[in-house]
Amino acid sequence: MAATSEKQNGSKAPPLPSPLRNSKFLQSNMRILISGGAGFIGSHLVDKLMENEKNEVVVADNYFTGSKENLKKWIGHPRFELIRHDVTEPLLLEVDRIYHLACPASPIFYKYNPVKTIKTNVMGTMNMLGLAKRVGARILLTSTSEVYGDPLIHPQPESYWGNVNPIGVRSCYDEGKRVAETLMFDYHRQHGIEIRIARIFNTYGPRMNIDDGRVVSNFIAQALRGEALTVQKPGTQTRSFCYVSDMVDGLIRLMEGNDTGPINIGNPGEFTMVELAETVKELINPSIEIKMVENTPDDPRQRKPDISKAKEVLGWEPKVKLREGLPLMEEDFRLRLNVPKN
Ligand SMILES: NC(=O)c1ccc[n+]([C@@H]2O[C@H](COP(=O)([O-])OP(=O)(O)OC[C@H]3O[C@@H](n4cnc5c(N)ncnc54)[C@H](O)[C@@H]3O)[C@@H](O)[C@H]2O)c1
Ligand SMILES: O=c1ccn([C@@H]2O[C@H](COP(=O)(O)OP(=O)(O)O[C@H]3OC[C@@H](O)[C@H](O)[C@H]3O)[C@@H](O)[C@H]2O)c(=O)[nH]1
Repeated sequence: MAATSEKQNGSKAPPLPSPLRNSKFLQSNMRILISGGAGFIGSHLVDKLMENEKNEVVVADNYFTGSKENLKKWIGHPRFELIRHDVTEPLLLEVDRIYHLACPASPIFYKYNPVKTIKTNVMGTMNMLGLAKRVGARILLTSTSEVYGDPLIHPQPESYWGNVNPIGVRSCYDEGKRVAETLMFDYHRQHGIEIRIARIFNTYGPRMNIDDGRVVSNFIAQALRGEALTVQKPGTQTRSFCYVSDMVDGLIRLMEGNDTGPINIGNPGEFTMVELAETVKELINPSIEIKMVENTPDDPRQRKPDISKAKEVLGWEPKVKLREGLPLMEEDFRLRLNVPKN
């Protein structure tokens, strides 16, 4: 699946924005919708976009895994609006850009209600694409490394079609995101919509839900609470961890660039879960134990992004190393768990 731009694959030019767009009565700010903007990555994206005084930001979120707490500094700001909305229902707003992030990211949460997860990925993405078509907005989808499933090619390039179980307990998310990507490209080819697709790899940082079950948040919360770090078997499985500020930078570059993607956005620094646990133990609490616990079905055994396309097309690569990012997340969790540094 080569990356394409609007001109290369012969698709129709995207529809022109409403003629009222540049009317002298309307301010020429960029109007940006972020679905799922009350979540971990979304709230950091809001922070970054709001730094630009030419941006107006609207967040639509159903607060399934996100929280108004993540956006409290922007509520009431004249260039910011927050609406409670479930993307499985249509939404009509005059916007110029849509960052479509609405989907639970933690495996525990996306497996909690699998039918809702796939509805969010399929119907939610259709509703966001329908909005983009109606108002001539450019739309970015936060897809995932999970579209590669349990990859047989390592590291994973965007041209790899993946190794995904269509009927497993993770399929609501893995296949849901694959269908979302399909819908993005079909709206692009059929209706000329301007699309951007980011394949996000494991991302961590402040504002992750403390008990959302993901490995970095679990290990840091366990270390601060003096609990054993729960390494899920075999412990030799690998992940690559990208700090949230690098992720946000990559998403904005992709949205404002000229390539549809898909483009991997992630940090190629690859670690086993045992190595991650040992690093958290060393950095946060050397006295804690590390214990092996059972894993869940279909857990990918390895994951590492090939980011050569992000470097070449976006001029992007991650800056924050794991050992630099973990202390920043520790500081956030200490505050929220009220565990002062001794
Ligand atoms: N964090 C990661 O490691 C990671 C990795 C790959 C992909 N992603 C993708 O990035 C996006 C953001 O992930 P995150 O880590 O911030 O997760 P998150 O769970 O913190 O944020 C998701 C947000 O979407 C909202 N949401 C969920 N379902 C919704 C619905 N039906 N209607 C409206 N809002 C809804 C949630 O309330 C939450 O605010 C997701 O699309 C996720 O699949 C994240
Ligand atoms: O307490 C834990 C939690 C998890 N793990 C292991 O850590 C690895 C990562 O698990 P996580 O739940 O953090 O995240 P996953 O890699 O499964 O999915 C993650 O990356 C892909 C994204 O699309 C998902 O949104 C994101 O959550 C798995 O191998 C898991 O078995 C532990 O060893 N201990």
